[in-house]
Amino acid sequence: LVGVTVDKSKDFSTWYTQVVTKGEMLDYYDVSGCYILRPNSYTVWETIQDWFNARIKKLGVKNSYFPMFVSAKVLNKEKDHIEGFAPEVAWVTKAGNSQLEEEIAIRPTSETVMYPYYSKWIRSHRDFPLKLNQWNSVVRWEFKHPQPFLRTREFLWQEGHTAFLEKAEAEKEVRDILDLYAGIYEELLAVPVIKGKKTENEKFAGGDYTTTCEGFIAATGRGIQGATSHHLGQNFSKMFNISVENPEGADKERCFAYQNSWGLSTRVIGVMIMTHSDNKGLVLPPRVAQNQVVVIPVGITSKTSEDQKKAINDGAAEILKRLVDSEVRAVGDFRDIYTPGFKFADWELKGTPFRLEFGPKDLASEQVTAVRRDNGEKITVKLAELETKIPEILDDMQKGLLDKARKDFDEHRVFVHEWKDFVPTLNSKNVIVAPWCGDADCEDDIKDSSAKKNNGEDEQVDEKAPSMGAKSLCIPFEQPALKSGQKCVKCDKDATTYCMFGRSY
Ligand SMILES: O=C1CCCN[C@@H]1CCCn1cnc2cc(F)c(Cl)cc2c1=O
Ligand SMILES: [Mg+2]
Repeated sequence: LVGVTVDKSKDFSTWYTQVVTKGEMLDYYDVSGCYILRPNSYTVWETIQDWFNARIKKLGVKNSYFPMFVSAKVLNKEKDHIEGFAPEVAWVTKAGNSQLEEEIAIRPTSETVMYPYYSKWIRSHRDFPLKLNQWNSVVRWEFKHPQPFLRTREFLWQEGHTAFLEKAEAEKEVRDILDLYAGIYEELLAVPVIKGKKTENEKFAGGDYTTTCEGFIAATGRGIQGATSHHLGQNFSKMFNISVENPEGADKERCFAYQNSWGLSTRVIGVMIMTHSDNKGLVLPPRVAQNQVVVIPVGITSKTSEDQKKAINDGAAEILKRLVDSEVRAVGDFRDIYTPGFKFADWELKGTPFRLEFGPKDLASEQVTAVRRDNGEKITVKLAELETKIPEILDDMQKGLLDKARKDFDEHRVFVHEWKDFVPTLNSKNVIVAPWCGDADCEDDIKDSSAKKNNGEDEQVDEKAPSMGAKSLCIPFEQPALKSGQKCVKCDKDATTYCMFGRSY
């Protein structure tokens, strides 16, 4: 068994590739930028789906499915915001060996697919609110270096699209969904996020404003956008005529819908892996681990009597059965062709949160030794307490992972008030919270001035020599009050808000 052969802190991109493949999360595919999601990662996605579905249904959202193909006519309906994206649209140009009359795009997102039908289905104000979600995949033919989970040409996501009569109702939902996204990160993936609003430069151009959950990859000191919830205003309803007669009277102006759209993708799995995994391989939070516990008989040698060997194997099998019966996702590793040491490394590589070692002394003391994957802590559990203790230590690990990741994020989210400190702080693997004037040109200046003049290479694959500058990541909803007269970190205008800046994915 060859495990991870590089150090996370020395060669992050190679480390990441090894962790995702040897951890059986994903495999590479012969179409560049496309990957195979194996059960170890697909289980994570299914857990997210179950958790999110239960909660959006309580918000009145219904799941649906729309075609993946968009005709050129329909896709270009919304030219202004498309033109920036046109290079990444994938097109079907022929079937068999005959050219198609009209080329058909593969959906990169579904606004133009769905909204003509929103217009058709919403005839009166009683048809509001319309709240549909899709679990699907989208294709964006990006040219930057692909990265498993983080930047792939096809990815799974959910895209929610809602339409309301009242703006206030729409705006409330934007935040309700953002809170659910933060819940997915913090409750399931044990990843802390900062919630905030994107600047005008960074928001979705087709909408009014974008709210976001921003994550942080401590190993590279880079921010990462983890999920977005947009308020679209009436931009799309005017373009697609999603309107109704004014409920106050036909003589009044027609009412155009206020809309939201919100999305979270399998990128979240990459963020989780990068946050928790280590040089022994994958580390999975118990809430999303396919196998939470692996039971391994130990201490059986050539000198062990047949009776003793049977007693240990039977004891381990009994532990396994009791855990499965109490809803713990447990497996046993009774393969007699491998040594315990081999098995330990194998299950560590696959990120299993706990291994339970059951050997002669455990048998004698009616106990089992639990070894925690993230910090190696050994915990003795009396067999009599199995059903209560094991769920407890799983919860402890889940909480411990979040606390550690939050501590890392908090320590590397540094307040900077003077420009002389900005780039040195950034280059120490930090993101920065700084007073900002709110001016887009100044934002561009901050990005340009914090870029290291790269050696002409194309997009840096490895983070060792970050050439890119600091983008604005979000304007945090939670932030301290500005000192009166506080100047912008970059220019000498008065600051209007704190903004989080950082190199990012
Ligand atoms: O982010 C979300 C949440 C879920 C629903 N959609 C929005 C906006 C998506 C922006 N966006 C993002 N990427 C795109 C790529 C494209 F090729 C084209 Cl044609 C359009 C877009 C595009 O509009
Ligand atoms: Mg993009």
